[in-house]
Amino acid sequence: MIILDGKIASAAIKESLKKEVEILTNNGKRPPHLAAILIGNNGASETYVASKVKQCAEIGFQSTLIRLEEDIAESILLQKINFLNNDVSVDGILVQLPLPKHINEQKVIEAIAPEKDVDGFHPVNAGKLVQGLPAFIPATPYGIMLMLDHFNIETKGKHAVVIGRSNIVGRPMSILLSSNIKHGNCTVTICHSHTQNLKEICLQGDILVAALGRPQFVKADMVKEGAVVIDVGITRVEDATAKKGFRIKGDVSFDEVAPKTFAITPVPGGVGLMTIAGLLKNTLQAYHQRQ
Ligand SMILES: Nc1nc(=O)c2c([nH]1)NC[C@@H]1CN(c3ccc(C(=O)N[C@@H](CCC(=O)O)C(=O)O)cc3)C=[N+]21
Repeated sequence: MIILDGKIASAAIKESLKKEVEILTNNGKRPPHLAAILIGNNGASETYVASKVKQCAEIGFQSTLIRLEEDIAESILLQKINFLNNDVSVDGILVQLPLPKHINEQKVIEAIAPEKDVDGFHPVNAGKLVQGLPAFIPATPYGIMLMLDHFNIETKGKHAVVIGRSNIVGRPMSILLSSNIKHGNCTVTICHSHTQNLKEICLQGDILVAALGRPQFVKADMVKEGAVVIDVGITRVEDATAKKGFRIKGDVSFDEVAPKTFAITPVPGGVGLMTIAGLLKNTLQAYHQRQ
């Protein structure tokens, strides 16, 4: 059984990005610049955004973190986005989700200029992805494709089962795996909350992607012997014995599932780290496209 280690795969990607940035700056060019907007004080969001900012610095990207109060008016947020859209020194814009309830998420996503939408959440990028046109791919599915590439996982002709149909993970993941691209060409089944016989369908998956957001939902009796299991879950579960009072749990019961698999991603240390690698690659792409 192979552990698909996100630390190893993301380190390799970041090393090559760092070299590219060095070449740019040695030639007198500015580095790529990511602007991140973080609203409120959600603990998990703070951790993820801090990690994104730190990893930008590690590879020589410029980053700007804009922090806004939980009760910020939607109109002010939209103004900030508009300002970043028009700032020629900014290549990528990211608004960390989830947003406070009084803010319309769709409006915010659509306010970001598609050419700076390094999250790939704008309908223009989502539509291009569906049509197989060059687009920003949402960072998590992109990171998973990079992971499959790093560990040379063959997918052609395989049956991939994706649990979850969100705009940010499940649906774009299903598009990528079914596309005629490297590490695509799968036959894809998308499962969701209304799926009947979920267990039987999961058992058919040569590749199983768990992206439903329910800690340890996937049990050993749902997984085909020799499958490749990709765990997208990252739920904080209270645990008094843990240092911070919680542990991060994936959507897969790792201990019982892992022995059955050909390869599996751990949580933490798997897909989450690849998500950031995907975001950084998108930011460099945005930079090049804007030159
Ligand atoms: N606009 C937007 N873009 C996103 O890409 C986005 C978002 N909003 N909202 C939330 C999700 C989640 N996400 C993660 C990023 C990094 C880790 C990550 O680095 N995880 C590490 C550390 C986990 C930890 O310590 O909490 C790991 O899995 O090992 C996880 C999850 C990005 N998201």
